[in-house]
Amino acid sequence: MQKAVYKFGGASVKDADGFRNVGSIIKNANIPQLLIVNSAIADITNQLEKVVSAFKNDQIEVAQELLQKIKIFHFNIAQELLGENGSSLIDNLSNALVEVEWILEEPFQDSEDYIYDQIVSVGEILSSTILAAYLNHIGVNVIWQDARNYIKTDNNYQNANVNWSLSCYLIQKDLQPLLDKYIVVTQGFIGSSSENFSTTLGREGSDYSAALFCSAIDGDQVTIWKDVPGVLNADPKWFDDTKEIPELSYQDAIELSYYGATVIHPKTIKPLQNKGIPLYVRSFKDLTLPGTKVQKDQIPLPIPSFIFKVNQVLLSISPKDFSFIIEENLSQIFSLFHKHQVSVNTMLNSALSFSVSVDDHPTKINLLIEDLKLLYKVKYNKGLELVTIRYYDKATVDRVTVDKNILLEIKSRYTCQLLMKNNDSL
Ligand SMILES: Nc1ncnc2c1ncn2[C@@H]1O[C@H](COP(=O)(O)OP(=O)(O)O)[C@@H](O)[C@H]1O
Ligand SMILES: N[C@@H](CC(=O)OP(=O)(O)O)C(=O)O
Repeated sequence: MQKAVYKFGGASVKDADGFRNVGSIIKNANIPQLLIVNSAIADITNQLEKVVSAFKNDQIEVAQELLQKIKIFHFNIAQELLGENGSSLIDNLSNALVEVEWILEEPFQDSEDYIYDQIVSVGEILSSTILAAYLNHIGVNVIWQDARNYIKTDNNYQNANVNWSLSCYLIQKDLQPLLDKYIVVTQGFIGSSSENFSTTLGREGSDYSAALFCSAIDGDQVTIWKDVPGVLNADPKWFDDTKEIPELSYQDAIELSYYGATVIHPKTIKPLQNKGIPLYVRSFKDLTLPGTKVQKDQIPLPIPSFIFKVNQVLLSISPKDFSFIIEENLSQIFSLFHKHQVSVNTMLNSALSFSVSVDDHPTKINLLIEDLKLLYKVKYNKGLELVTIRYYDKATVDRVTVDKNILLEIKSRYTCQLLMKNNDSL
């Protein structure tokens, strides 16, 4: 019997019409066993992050006002979708928010990461509660399930690691049987620790959750429904002239998402690849489009694909005494990156210096630089762009480097990375 996981992210449920569209996709899916993984409504995770940051900065009233706005926003969508039949949905949404309201009444005394997860995880609960109620309203036989009862993690809050064997066991034991009777609606991005505190899997982690659920139920496919026709050879937010990629190997999908193609979360592919489950990336806006199929064949990408990251910082780190950079230095440098949770985008080593480019999170980067400066000379250059080209050719490199000054260039057989600054800003 065919089993599928459909993942609907924030963009697909950005307003009441979005929920209606998703409702119609699910109602017409005609798949005997269907599990829905839903993310928070577009931008709600960012809004909840602002609640956390106001709370942390002792601006309790600001935090409460922001939360109130989030509440009203969800109530309005519920009202628009269910009208007079929406009172129990409104009660459920209120109940989901009570715990956050309680947190805001206490002093900010636990670790920020812990508080973050307790507050931010509510976005997925609210959205999926609306989706399940709406599906029920339009006659779909649906059951809502709390992903925190299934996705068990360690307590590495904000970026929790999934305890796969336990999660798999719980999904197979308690969730899988429900699929015989219902379409199950659950959440992406969230899980819970062994003490049952909410955890999150890292921003944009719902695609990954969908892959985990599908692997556990031995599903036949995961479809992630996006606002683009499928995977394109570049982010259409940056480029007009993009081309669709009908088929993609797991390996290329991992490479593209790892380098920053945000259409698929980088952790999504591995669980699917392990079981040979295909991933479809399809448009929730136009169901006639075939989208992209990610599968095991080694089909090389038909065209060069490129990924842009702006707001990059290049750090050049060298020993204070002009000695060579040796393995001991590298291990010390990497442990400082690890301590400050700064991920490396590109790196290049020479005899006297080690150059690294990273995303510019000012607070983290400043603390990292302070720590590095205790041991090394550190120079840095901000406001850079990183372009990664998979299956690069000269024409594509020329095209992306017009009017740019290249500060760092790294090439392997299939991938070229260029760290650049606008000529006029040098
Ligand atoms: N190579 C790419 N192909 C298609 N979309 C891309 C690519 N790289 C980045 N994107 C971006 O991914 C977005 C869709 O993913 P995302 O925002 O994660 O959706 P959701 O949050 O709803 O799951 C697109 O709007 C597009 O801007
Ligand atoms: N809501 C979370 C998780 C997520 O994956 O969302 P989306 O599916 O909309 O990218 C976030 O914004 O990070």
